[in-house]
This record gives sequence, C-alpha cells and structure tokens, in this order.
Amino acid sequence: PESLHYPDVRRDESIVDNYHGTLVADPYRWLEDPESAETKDFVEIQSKLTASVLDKCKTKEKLKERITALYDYAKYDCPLKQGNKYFYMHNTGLQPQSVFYMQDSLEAEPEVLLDPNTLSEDGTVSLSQSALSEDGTFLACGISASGSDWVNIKYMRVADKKFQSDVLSWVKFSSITWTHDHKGFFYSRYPAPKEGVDAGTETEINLYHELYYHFLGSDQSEDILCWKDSDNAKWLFGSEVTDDGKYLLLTIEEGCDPVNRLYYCDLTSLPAGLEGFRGSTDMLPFQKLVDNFDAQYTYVANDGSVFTFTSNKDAPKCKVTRVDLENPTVWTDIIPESETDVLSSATCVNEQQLVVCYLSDVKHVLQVRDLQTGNFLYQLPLDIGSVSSVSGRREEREIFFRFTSFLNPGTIFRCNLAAVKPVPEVFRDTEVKDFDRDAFETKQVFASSKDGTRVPMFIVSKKGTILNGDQPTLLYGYGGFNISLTPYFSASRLALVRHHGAVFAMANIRGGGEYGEDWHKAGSLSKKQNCFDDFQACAEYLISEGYTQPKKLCIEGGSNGGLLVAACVNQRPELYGCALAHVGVMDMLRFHKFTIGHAWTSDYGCSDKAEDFEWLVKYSPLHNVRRPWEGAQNGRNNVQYPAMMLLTADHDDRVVPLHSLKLLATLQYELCKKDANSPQTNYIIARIDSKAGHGAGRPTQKIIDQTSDAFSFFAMVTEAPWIE
Ligand SMILES: O=C(NCC(=O)N1CCC[C@H]1C(=O)O)OCc1ccccc1
Repeated sequence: PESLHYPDVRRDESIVDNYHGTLVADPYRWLEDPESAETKDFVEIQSKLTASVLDKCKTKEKLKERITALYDYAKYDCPLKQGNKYFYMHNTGLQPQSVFYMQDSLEAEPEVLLDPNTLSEDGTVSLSQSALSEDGTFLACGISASGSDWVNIKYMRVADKKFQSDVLSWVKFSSITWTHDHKGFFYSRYPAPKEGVDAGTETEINLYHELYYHFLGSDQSEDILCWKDSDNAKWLFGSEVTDDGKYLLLTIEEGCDPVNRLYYCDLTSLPAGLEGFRGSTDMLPFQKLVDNFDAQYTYVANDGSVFTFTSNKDAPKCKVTRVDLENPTVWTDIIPESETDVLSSATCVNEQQLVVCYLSDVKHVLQVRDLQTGNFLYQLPLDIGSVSSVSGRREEREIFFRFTSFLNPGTIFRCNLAAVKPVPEVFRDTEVKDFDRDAFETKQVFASSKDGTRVPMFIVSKKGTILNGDQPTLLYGYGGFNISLTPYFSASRLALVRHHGAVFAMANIRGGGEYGEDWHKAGSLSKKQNCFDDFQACAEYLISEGYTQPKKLCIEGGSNGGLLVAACVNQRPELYGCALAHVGVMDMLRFHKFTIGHAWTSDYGCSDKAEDFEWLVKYSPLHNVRRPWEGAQNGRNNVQYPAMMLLTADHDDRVVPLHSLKLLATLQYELCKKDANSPQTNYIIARIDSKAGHGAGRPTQKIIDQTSDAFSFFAMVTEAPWIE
C-alpha cells in the first residue's frame, strides 16, 4: 500500500523527566490535556486519516451487514428472584441497551420495569447497575452516560415504575446495598471533580473514596457518611448487607489485587439505628475482622455471628472458610483449596447448600456441596465452556445458571435442588439465525513459553481448515489483574471466521486468573515480561503448526490487553502483520497519575519507585518504539512495524485516551516521519470514538461499527478473501 501522509505534530523537546537519575523525554506531554485546542485538532486530523484508510477496506459494509445479522439474537441474563417476583435483563438482539423486565412467575407475561433506551436518543445512556430492595418494593439504578465510569443513582417504587426525585451524583466503583427495612441503601462516591467538567472526559485522579447511606426521599447532602479514611487516599470502599439484614460488611481495597480488609457493623446494635446518625458527623462503628491486605474475603453466608467466606488466604486457588465473629482468630476451612482447580464462586442456596463453580484448565465445573460440612454432593452436568453467571438465594430451592462457549451464544439452565435427583433443564436457549455451528470447531492447545511454561490457548476455526500457513488469524489476549479469559460467544469474530476464512485464537497467558493467584503473580510486577513471552509463544505456535504466517497474523487486546499488544509489537515487529490495541495502557511511567490508574500499581508497580521504574521503562509501549530496519546487528533491512489500529474514546475515564494519543504520535513520528527513507508502509492509525468510553454500556450500533472497522482493517491488511 502507498504510504500515508502523516501530519506534522508538535514535539515539545523541553519536557524531560528525571526518574531516579534516568532522564526520559516526553515530547507529546501536551496531548495529556483533552480540552486543549491543539489536542482536539490532533484528534480531528487523525480521525480524518483513519477514515481515508477505512474507505479502502472494501469488505467493510458487507462485514458490517454480516456482523449485524449474527449479532441479532435474543440476549437474556439469569432471572433473579426478589420478593415474590422474577427480574431479568433482555435484549431482542439489536436494541441499543438491554431492557429490565419483571414477572410475577416464570410463566407470567413479562412486564417492562425499566427501558434504558428511553433515557437517551442515541442509546449512550446505560443502566450500569441495579439493586432491588429485599422484598422487591424498590429498585435503585446506577445510570451512566457515554460509557463513563461516573454513575448517578436514582430509585423507583417497582409498583409505579417512575423514578423518584432523589439523584445521587459522583458515584463511582460503588455497590448499592439496601437495608432490609427498605428505608435506604449504602453506596460509595468520590468528591466532585472541578466544576463544569463533561463527566468522563476529565483525567483528574480519583482519591478519597467514601461510603454513604442514603435515606429515600432526602437530599444527597443529608446522606450519612458511614466511612472514609483521610490517611489512605487510594482506598476504595465496598458494602454488603448480610442475607439476614443484620450486618453491614465493609470491604476495603487499595488496588486491583484479590485482597481486601473486612470490617463489619452490627446494624441491630445501633442505639437509634441509622436514623441516629442523621445530621451527625459520627461515622458508623465498625469492628475490624480482617485489618490487612494479606488475602481476599468474599461473603457467602452467615448464621448469626458464624460467617462463611471464600478466600485465597494461604490458598492461591481459593477455598471456603468459616469464622465466628465472637471468636475471630479461629478460622476453619470448610472446602480446602483444590490441588488443580480454581474455586471461582460459591453461592448459598436451598437453605443449607452451596453451588460452587471451579475453573479447571480454563473450563468451568459446577458442584453442589453441603454448606455446613463442605462435603461434595454431586456435579451438575456441563458442556465444555463457561458459566457466565449463577443466580440463587439461600431461601430459594431453585437456581439458574448461564452457560456460553465460542459456539453457544448462551443457554440458561434452571435446576430445582430440592428434587430427588436434581437435573438442570434448559430454561432459555438462544437461536442465531443463519448460523450453522456445526460448520465450526473449537480446540484447546498448549503452547510452550520461553521458560517452558505450558500456556493454554483456544482455537476456533471452520471445520476442514487447511494448515498451510495461509489463514488470516486473529490472536486475542489479556494477561493481567487475575482475570481469566474463558470461552464466550462473539458474533463479530464468528463473522470473521465465516466470511474471511479467519482462524480465531484466545491465549490464556500469565497475569490472568486461569490457574489462581500464582498464575496472576507470575505475570505481574517484575515478571510482567512473562505475559509478552507467553503471547509471543502462542503466536509462534500458530505459525509453526501451520495455521498462519506473520503477515497474516493479527494480535488484539483491550486495556491491559492493549498494553500487551503494543509491547509485543515493539518487541517483535516482524512477527505480526496487524495489531488492534483497544483502550491500551501505553505510558507505563505516568498511568498512576490519571483517574483510577493508581489502583493498577498492584499489577504494574509505580515509576515513583526506582526498582519498579527499571522494569517499567523496559516494556512501556510509549518508551520502546524503535525503527526495526535500523537493527545494529543486521544493518539496514526492510523489517517494518505491522499495520496498527489503536482504538480509544473521548469518555474513557478508566484508561484515559492520552495513552493511545501519545503512542500514536510517537509511532507515526519514529516510524514514518523521522527517517526520510522509512520503509514503513503499513498503516499506523487510531480510531477515536465520541460519546463512548472504556467499553461498558456501549450501545449495540457502536459495538457493531467499531468491530466492523477494526476487523475489515485486519482483513484488508492480511488480504483475507471474502467468502459469501
Ligand atoms: O481499575 C479497575 N479495574 C482495573 C482496570 O480496569 N484495568 C487494569 C488495567 C487497565 C484496565 C483494564 O485492563 O481494563 O476498576 C476500578 C477499581 C474498582 C475497585 C477497586 C480497584 C479498582
């Protein structure tokens, strides 16, 4: 392809930072201000350049049409029983936002409780969370705009379905938990950022999280400040009320590691209840059950003061443990840690039972066990794939769980655990029009990383794919924050496989949670390079096994996965033909300065520390762009960077757009502008969306538009054929 005409972009060579004696230039520092005219001009020019490239993607419209058709299937989540009604989210297929329904019984006519599509013309206002009061009388909703993490909470009486006037603002990273007297709920918030900001476009750091209680019908200014900690600005506060309504649990996190402090307040011990705190500056009295960040504790159930938690305390693959608040130093393991499988969730159901979900070699397993003893009772039969959610309550005998896989768009099962022989039955199945799942196959393989570590990888392809190294291949990964990539249905990727003959691969590299906390730690801090080694090993597996070849191989990742992609391209530009980096963390020396970035130091470390700086500066995408054709050892050659598309959006306040903008400017300068004889003809562009954020809450059309752009770019670059 003829090389693009990239814009001349100002470099401020005066910006040089001193990190523990090492000087590091940051010439595009000015792109960190989203409000400046210069930044807005930069975004506009880049968007025009990207549009000119996308115009060359001949299959874009056809691919968009096919992605739309494959995406147009009914989407449900599990029903939730609350009070004497059932509640669930449903999307007929292409609705911008899913709709919240309720039913008097599973057979009754569903009734719309809240349709978020009525909250905006363009579908960019979303229902980011919801919480029903104990007997289903009230519904509290978290409403977000343009994909920002900022939430406004409103509530309604379920009976009349109209929002009341209360609006709680500047809520972020919050649970919503009701007291069982239906008088109000706990939530968390930050101090309001500066006036007049378009919420979600600001990059201001989020510090001093606070836990409040809101009395229905009052003004937010009268809310009770339940907890804050002026000595620990980074701490985040989560709240939960126990099933018996007696205790308020306060979980404290200081970052993204699976560890938390656990405080509790016996609400029945408050002399005048929460009312007694109205107008007072006193905070609630909390007992500190766990007052360190050694492990994670997640509430499962309690019988009076005897509490059951899942925890990774001395158990990197997790376990179920028990403690009596009256005797808080004695912990008893109820389900000890498994040798091989990761315990990913435990739900108390049917009075005295637990539904326990394990991850076993990246596939889910569901067991029913006894709550008191932990004893195994039986396993629920499951195909190979993922349990994306389990819905059940202690006082209910039935559970629902949602199963999905690469070729199954979602099946919801219902199981009556009180039956003599409990057997899950299909409660909702999903049909995808004009999709013949038998034409495809999924397999799990294991690549061998640089240090010999076995790295699992799923491969999805059309049956009969010839391993002649000629298939356009999309390799997706994440590798961080203890997050496990388990099989899930993606209409856009299946459209790619179906119509461009692509192979889709998903790598379970270190840093994730696939094999528990050890696997996570093995891809964090000073060991972060293991993520990149694992991902490169998966790429080389796909080449050596004959699936593809470098110029037809595209790597894709989002957020921490965007970092993965950009770092792998810097380290092995000759290994890939294309790279799609969504909302990536690209400036590893400055990420902690913006919004919630400081919480990620648990995985990355922080450049404020000399030791951490040493490992961060070695892989930080922004600081490791080099012209491959100048390789000292091999003189001048024609190795160039793959075609790259960076994707971000103006309201991404999780990973602020400046990361992608600064990397884009650096790539275009170093690879395309600085060397007059540059051999770089592969495109280096960015897709910058507006009224959109990190991903959550994105309306259907924006999802389809973005994946059509990204995947038709991949298809053009890898010269993938179009198959009707
Ligand atoms: O920052 C995150 N999650 C991590 C996150 O979103 N990351 C981590 C790296 C970039 C980006 C991503 O990969 O999506 O969520 C906010 C939060 C809530 C509670 C406690 C701590 C933090």
